[in-house]
Amino acid sequence: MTNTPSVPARRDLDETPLLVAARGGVPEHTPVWFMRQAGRSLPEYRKAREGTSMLQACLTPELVCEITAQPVRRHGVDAAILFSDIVLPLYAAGVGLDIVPGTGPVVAEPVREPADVAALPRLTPEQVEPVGRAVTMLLSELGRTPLIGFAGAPFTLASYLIEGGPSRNHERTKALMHSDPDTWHALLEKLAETTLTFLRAQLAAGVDAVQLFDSWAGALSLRDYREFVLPHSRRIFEGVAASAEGVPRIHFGVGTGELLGAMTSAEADVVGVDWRVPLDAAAHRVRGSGTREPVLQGNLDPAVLFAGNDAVEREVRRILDEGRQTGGHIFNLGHGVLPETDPDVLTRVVELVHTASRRR
Ligand SMILES: Cc1c2[nH]c(c1CCC(=O)O)Cc1[nH]c(c(CCC(=O)O)c1C)Cc1[nH]c(c(CCC(=O)O)c1C)Cc1[nH]c(c(C)c1CCC(=O)O)C2
Repeated sequence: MTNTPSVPARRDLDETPLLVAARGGVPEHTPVWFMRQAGRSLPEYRKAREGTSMLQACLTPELVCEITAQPVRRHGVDAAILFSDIVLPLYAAGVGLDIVPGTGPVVAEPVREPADVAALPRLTPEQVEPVGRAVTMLLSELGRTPLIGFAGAPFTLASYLIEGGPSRNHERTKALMHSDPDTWHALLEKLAETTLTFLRAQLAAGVDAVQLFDSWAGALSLRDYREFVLPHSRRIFEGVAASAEGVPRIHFGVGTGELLGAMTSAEADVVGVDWRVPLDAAAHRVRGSGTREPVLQGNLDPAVLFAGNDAVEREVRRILDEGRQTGGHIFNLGHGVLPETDPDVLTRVVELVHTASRRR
């Protein structure tokens, strides 16, 4: 990457545990970060967010910078994850939606007909310019802690758009997929383009890795995933590699035990695993699906953080042991931090992962 004013020189963080592990190397200790580490489990987050709506906060660079840095300062995690939301690019592109506390994203006019798909706006880079500014600020704020950028995958975004909000069964989404495949693929193509525009804005500003959240992909059969979703997610990973060679790409979903091989074949370097599949078993499932042995990320059950020190320590050690039997391990939860989690428990998990895995 050239060193022009609009494109900052990428900090040389190649030796940091997160980037070493993500590239399949042997880090000085197993890196650890937590999905949803920036958020409601932290009192300093609740204070910073007072009086600002979630989506407005995501477009306020100073606030994004502060909230992203909070868990790094408090827990000493090995990576920051950009404070944003998977629906932000849709909102920035002009889709009528809000994030309702306690519910999640709610869409004013769900997308259900071919005409709705045709009318769906595409994101332009200018519309997420505040996110790029936040990333630029973060690079100096974070020093030698890598910054993970992210976006929602087309299937999970499509589910919110079609259902109009969070859904247990994704029935309207699956109905469109099976009854009108042309409209389905047109929608996913458009969403893939928006996702790629959002990720490219973060990459151009200097994020060190990216994670694609296909949180609800586990609702699909392997057959449907391969036919209706995988080509679109693969296009995103290919697009990321073309824009930012060597930037590690992480692919994550919940309940994806049956899909791990397919999700690896989307050209992910790292695959997130939830708590349902032990990491050593997951390693067997992904073997041979990628160009090299995939690195796994996970997979402490976020509910175990409520079970007391002894149980937490036992589970962390078990996961580190299972992680040694994989192509590489980045410690994380199996899904996001729950809002009621005691932040001190998270800090202890970071300390334990570091001391129990230190190699030099
Ligand atoms: C499905 C999904 C969403 N958003 C996201 C996903 C994928 C991850 C996952 O599977 O959980 C991704 C996300 N959302 C948020 C982050 C920030 C970075 C981090 O991980 O710390 C990330 C990575 C902040 C947020 N995103 C949201 C909050 C809470 C809003 C608030 O604090 O007012 C935060 C901190 C809101 C949100 N946004 C979404 C939901 C379901 C909710 C929760 C709604 C609620 O229960 O109030 C959609």
